[in-house]
Amino acid sequence: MRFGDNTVLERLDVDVPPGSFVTLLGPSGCGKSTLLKILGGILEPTSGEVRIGDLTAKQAVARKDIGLVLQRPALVPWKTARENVAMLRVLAKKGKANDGAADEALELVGLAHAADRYPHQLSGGMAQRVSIARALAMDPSILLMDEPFGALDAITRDAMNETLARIWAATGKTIVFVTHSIPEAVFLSDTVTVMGVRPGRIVDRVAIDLPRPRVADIVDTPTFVQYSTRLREQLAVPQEATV
Ligand SMILES: Nc1ncnc2c1ncn2[C@@H]1O[C@H](COP(=O)(O)OP(=O)(O)OP(=O)(O)O)[C@@H](O)[C@H]1O
Repeated sequence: MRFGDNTVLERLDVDVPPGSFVTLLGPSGCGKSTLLKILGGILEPTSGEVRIGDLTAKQAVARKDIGLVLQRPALVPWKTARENVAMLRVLAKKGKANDGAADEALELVGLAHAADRYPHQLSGGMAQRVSIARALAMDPSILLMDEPFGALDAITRDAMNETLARIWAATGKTIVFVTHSIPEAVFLSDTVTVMGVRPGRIVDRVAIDLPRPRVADIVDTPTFVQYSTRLREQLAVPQEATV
């Protein structure tokens, strides 16, 4: 992928099996968000292609089969949590405002009790849960998440990771998740795709063979620490020296 003369991603091949949880982990500027935008059909790659089953990314987007969750939840301030979740479904003609799907999605993210609250009455973690519910209510088969918990404090972030792992197990969605955080990547993933910079490319793929369901104290287990150490070493290698 090039922006003018700047080659941002090069010789990159990512395979995301249906129903898997794949993380893109890498330093700032390695092209994680650019890759996610390409997967989500927002950016057209200058070469190469994305296939989602039998569809191109653009076709999958047209069928509303890709959900996107960004770092900032971007909720409509004058709508309640329920209305924010229902809104996209209604706009996409995937359902009616009061068909219960918004409440179901809010229940899944643990926010059934806050459905009538407005965004200013929600904490940062709650607002991000609403934005995840909004994406889930569209019932996409793939969820693309770009550092969704990057702006949250460490305690809320751990809780959000547990919630997301539970949602993933309950829904069977395919999730591609961008993060800078090694523990977050190990905790959530089936596979961590490690990226390097200049140009952005894949330097390692690490299958995370830890039992599920995973709960917060798994971070203290020897296997978790081994995975974290391997990833930290990968990220510390001068990226120009790796292929
Ligand atoms: N629309 C654009 N036009 C020109 N250059 C861009 C554009 N979008 C991204 N870039 C460049 O592509 C490179 C990768 O950016 P990208 O945001 O994908 O990285 P990232 O790994 O997600 O970084 P971060 O972790 O800091 O969000 C950067 O050098 C950035 O300046």
